[in-house]
Amino acid sequence: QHYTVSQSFWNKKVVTYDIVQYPTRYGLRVSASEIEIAIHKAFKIWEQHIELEFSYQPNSIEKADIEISFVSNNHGDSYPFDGPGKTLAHAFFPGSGLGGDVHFEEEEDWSLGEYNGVDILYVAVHELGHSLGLGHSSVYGAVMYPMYRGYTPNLQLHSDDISGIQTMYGRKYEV
Ligand SMILES: CC(C)C[C@H](CC(=O)NO)C(=O)N[C@H]1Cc2cn(c3ccccc23)CCCCCCNC1=O
Ligand SMILES: [Zn+2]
Ligand SMILES: [Zn+2]
Repeated sequence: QHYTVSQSFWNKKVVTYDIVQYPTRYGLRVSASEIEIAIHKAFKIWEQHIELEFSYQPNSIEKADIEISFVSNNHGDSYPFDGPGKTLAHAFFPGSGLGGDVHFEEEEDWSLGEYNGVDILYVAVHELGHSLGLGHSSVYGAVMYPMYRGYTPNLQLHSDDISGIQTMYGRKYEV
């Protein structure tokens, strides 16, 4: 076992999410709808292994549990971004307010399903692992490994990721 688990996790059946800030950078390779597709897919990849349910609440009055935004440099938390490359994104363990939120660095060359650029799906799956309470894994093939491994066709969770998430939320019983 090489996964790590944070002290906090969601103690509810349904976790809501919303994309509150899209990238506005000029020359972006991905559209808003491609970003949405990638984010929904990333939730599905985790959802299939646990009893937790995710519900997309676009522009809801209430703040969603997991708020996803594309930001740059200083953006209001104590983890300012570092420009293109280097750190690509970060996320917060479950909790109120910032808890569960995901911040993508707007300056990255975001792409979807291509070998060049930074694949949004891969990064989203990694960050959502944190939003659910997982820390980093020392297993090189795990999604929770702290290095970006590049676009991975048919991306799946590694057994280490699955074991980690199931210690927190139990395994999903197929009916
Ligand atoms: C797992 C990923 C989706 C999220 C992680 C951050 C993270 O854990 N978020 O939850 C990430 O961005 N890791 C860096 C780690 C990193 C690699 N290098 C760096 C050079 C400088 C600073 C950081 C890095 C070497 C050069 C390559 C830079 C581009 C790729 N960057 C990375 O792999
Ligand atoms: Zn941030
Ligand atoms: Zn990480």
